[in-house]
Amino acid sequence: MRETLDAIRPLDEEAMAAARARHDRLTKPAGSLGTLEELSIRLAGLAGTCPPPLPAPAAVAVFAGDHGVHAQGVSPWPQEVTVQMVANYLAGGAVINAFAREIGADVHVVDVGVATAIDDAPGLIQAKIRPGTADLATGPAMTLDEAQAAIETGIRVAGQLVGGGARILVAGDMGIANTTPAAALIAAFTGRDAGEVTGRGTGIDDHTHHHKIAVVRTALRRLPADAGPLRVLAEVGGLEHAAIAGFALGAAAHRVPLVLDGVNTVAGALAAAALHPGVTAALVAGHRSVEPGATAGLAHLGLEPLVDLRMRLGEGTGAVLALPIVSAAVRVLHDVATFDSAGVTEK
Ligand SMILES: Cc1cc2ncn([C@H]3O[C@H](COP(=O)(O)O)[C@@H](O)[C@H]3O)c2cc1C
Ligand SMILES: O=C(O)c1cccnc1
Repeated sequence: MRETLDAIRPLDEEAMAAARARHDRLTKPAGSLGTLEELSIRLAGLAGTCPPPLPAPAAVAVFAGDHGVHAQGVSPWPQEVTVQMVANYLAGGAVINAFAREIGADVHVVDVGVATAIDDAPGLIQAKIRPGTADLATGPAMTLDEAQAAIETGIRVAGQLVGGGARILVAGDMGIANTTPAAALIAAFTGRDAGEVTGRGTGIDDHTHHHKIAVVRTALRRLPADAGPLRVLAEVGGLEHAAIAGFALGAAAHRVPLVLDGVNTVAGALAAAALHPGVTAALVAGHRSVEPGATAGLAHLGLEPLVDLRMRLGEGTGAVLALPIVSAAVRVLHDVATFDSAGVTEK
């Protein structure tokens, strides 16, 4: 992890200045592409060159894990849906597979903590640290060493996917009950109250929602005020959140953008930013999930989501839909003619 943190560099000011200057010469009113201009300038800064490389091919990593807090009745779904959905991803039958096919991205599944064993299959990365976390309502979800190992796994997966040719990474999650640790992490890292950041996940009634908020609040009370990011992850997080934190750090160290999805990836990104604030240079907020914690977390990271389709699924589905927008933003710097070259009169 140390090596990865040390490899994270600030945005390259020279490349960003070149991108800004180029935008002003392209055949469009200056600033007319709004958010896309800022995004493409930032990606030039991340890559250290203008124009930055086109962000393709894309690789999605769905980090999967189970959660001891499921025993508290915080999700309406049985825990075995986690491993069943992993099988579905590997068979190509989930929403993330359909969306990734539509957009031309590869899907990889990383088992960092599914409760049961999973047979080897193409697309599966076996990296189980433990078969599900302990119940965070009653004690630490995992040990500090386990949290660290999950971060290292995410770093390794980022390196593997970039080494395999990916030029943009997408973070996804699968883990029944994982919106509970996500809410706890978001509360811990943003300082917001549990009631503000705990959502309804897959869909729970008012009574269960109140109980879920109480579970998050109880867990947070165990955290000392000066708890570092590793301790926060170990006490109230999930294995997939820690791995996603590592995945973000790895992307930043490789100067490759990482598109965030919903509340679970935002929780992982907050942990990554607590470990190294420079990681946010590589992060793109793919979409705004309905979960309130996602919006709170993105605001804390200073990121504006690209799309809002009122989605609340996870798996990387919202993030993948944003890929054509990221790609279009970069392509402008590659393809669009200047006033000079196209013979268009300036104002
Ligand atoms: C069939 C199915 C597919 C999913 N794909 C993502 N999630 C999402 O829902 C879960 C979190 O919600 P909660 O905290 O309420 O359990 C995670 O697994 C998440 O990725 C799914 C959930 C289900 C049931
Ligand atoms: O924000 C998400 O990605 C999300 C929301 C509900 C359930 N699972 C994931």
